[in-house]
Amino acid sequence: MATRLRPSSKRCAVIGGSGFLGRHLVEKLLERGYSVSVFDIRQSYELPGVTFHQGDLCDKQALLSALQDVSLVFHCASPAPGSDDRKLFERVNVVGTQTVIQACIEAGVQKLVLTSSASVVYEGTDIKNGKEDLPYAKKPIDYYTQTKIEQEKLVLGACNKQKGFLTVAIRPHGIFGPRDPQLVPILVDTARRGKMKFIIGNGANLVDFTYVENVVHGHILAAEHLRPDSPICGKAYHITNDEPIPFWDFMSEVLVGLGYAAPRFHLPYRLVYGLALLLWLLSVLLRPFVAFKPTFTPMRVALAGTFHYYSCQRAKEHLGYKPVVSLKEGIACTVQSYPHLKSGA
Ligand SMILES: NC(=O)C1=CN([C@@H]2O[C@H](COP(=O)(O)OP(=O)(O)OC[C@H]3O[C@@H](n4cnc5c(N)ncnc54)[C@H](OP(=O)(O)O)[C@@H]3O)[C@@H](O)[C@H]2O)C=CC1
Ligand SMILES: CC(C)CCC[C@@H](C)[C@H]1CC[C@H]2C3=C(CC[C@]12C)[C@@]1(C)CCC(=O)C[C@@H]1CC3
Repeated sequence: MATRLRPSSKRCAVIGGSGFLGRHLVEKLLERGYSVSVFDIRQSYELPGVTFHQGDLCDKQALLSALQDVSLVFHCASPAPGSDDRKLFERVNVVGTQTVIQACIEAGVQKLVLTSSASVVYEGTDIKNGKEDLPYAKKPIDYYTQTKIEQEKLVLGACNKQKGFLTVAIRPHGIFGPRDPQLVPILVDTARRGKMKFIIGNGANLVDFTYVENVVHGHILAAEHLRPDSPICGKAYHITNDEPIPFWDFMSEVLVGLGYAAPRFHLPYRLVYGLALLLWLLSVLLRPFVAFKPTFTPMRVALAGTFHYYSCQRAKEHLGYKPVVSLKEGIACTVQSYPHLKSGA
């Protein structure tokens, strides 16, 4: 009988490696001497040292061919959070994650690092310095959050030291940086349409935004600390910049950096939330006749008007985590990376 070779610990796979976070992770892994297989539904770039496998993560056979001789898997694929396609979220985040776990076990993968989200505990009301032991949201604010919760439970529940399959989840919050397809582009689009004049609420609500390189750093630390004797097996870790900032100060810094005016006029939170809810209901009712997507969804209004920042203490203690890029540096690099989004460009 042929003996299966123990996969090299420097050979890894990044599921979702064509995406924003995934590609930054791939680049750092290469720098650190890993060879990388990317598995994604699309191929968005080419890099020496990277083998691309294009496929859907619900397809176990396609996954198995990408996981050959791989000892470490990062799973950071997900549909975009802005979508409201419940079936898509369930298929990719829940069924797809079950398939990833089965494929990892069958392929002899030893470690699985999941990109979860700090929002798994967020219900639309204030969270101040939230720790990982907060209960999962009982009423998740959207299908994205609901399926991220199920996904995290599946991955952490699959950790099995006896069988040599170790898992850990990283919970970042508000990732930003070069090539981010959502935060800065949505912000600029809203500003260009003249809709970024108002601050929702009193503007004092602190929020975590996390520079993408810090998120990558947290993932690699988790992978390298994941051993049978380590306390991190089967646990979740908040990874943020550890510098909570008023939501509207962060938005204003990015806007001003790109040459747009900062929002100045205050609107009461409850009023805007009520209007957003009404608009959302209208968009659902009118969907068969007209398609319109409101900019200020109830989810965005809640994120813009409440406190949601998290403690990274557990990651500091167990992983030796410390952000490698400050918020100020992160914002400067991000602004610089979007010349085409500057005012007047
Ligand atoms: N951005 C943020 O602020 C935060 C993100 N996260 C988590 O981080 C992870 C990465 O997010 P981010 O980089 O922003 O997202 P991206 O959308 O940029 O990257 C996700 C990648 O996964 C791919 N993908 C989607 N469905 C499938 C599928 N069925 N099979 C294979 N690949 C698929 C996407 O392809 P396509 O683009 O074609 O859909 C995309 O290339 C996600 O798990 C997200 O939940 C957590 C906290 C905050
Ligand atoms: C129009 C403006 C009021 C807001 C523009 C910026 C928003 C697009 C972003 C501000 C906070 C961001 C955020 C996420 C997506 C983009 C924002 C809403 C997530 C929902 C992404 C996925 C997660 O896991 C949690 C994030 C929280 C913060």
